[in-house]
Amino acid sequence: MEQTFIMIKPDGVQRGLVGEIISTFEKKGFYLKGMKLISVERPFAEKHYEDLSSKPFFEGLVEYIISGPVVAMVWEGKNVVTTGRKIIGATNPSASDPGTIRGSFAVEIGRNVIHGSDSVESAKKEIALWFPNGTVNWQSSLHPWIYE
Ligand SMILES: Nc1ncnc2c1ncn2[C@@H]1O[C@H](COP(=O)(O)OP(=O)(O)OP(=O)(O)O)[C@@H](O)[C@H]1O
Repeated sequence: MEQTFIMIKPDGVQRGLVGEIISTFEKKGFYLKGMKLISVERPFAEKHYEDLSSKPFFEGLVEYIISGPVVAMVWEGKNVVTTGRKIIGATNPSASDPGTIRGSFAVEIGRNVIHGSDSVESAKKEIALWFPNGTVNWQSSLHPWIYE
């Protein structure tokens, strides 16, 4: 089944939003397949955001990501990449719909609490980068109650 990479950024960890964010994805019916609390070094953050390296905010973005621990996760489910992005909300919290994670918990684009892969292809790349030893293979006993 489809997987996505979700990262709770340092502000989300500092602000005590980890439990609420995990709970949102769990209650939706997605399955947690990998998770770690990790502080990343500058070269690793630069690699994760390499597609944005020419942007004027790149330096600030890297500083933000290395400013404290993040929670790196792999979530699995039908259409989890697209649905995950909807749950997260628009990049700029001013434009994020109420009820989304950014719409509920963030104010500024440079402190927007959470990252989610923007395509299945990016998800595969990001999961390989953050979980080089693979994820956890388990099946939820709730599966038949979530999927037809
Ligand atoms: N104009 C900006 N000023 C400051 N930070 C920005 C700006 N645009 C984007 N960012 C930061 O860079 C991150 C990556 O930008 P991107 O355009 O890939 O958005 P996104 O895909 O919604 O976010 P993410 O990759 O974190 O899920 C944003 O989440 C935000 O933290």
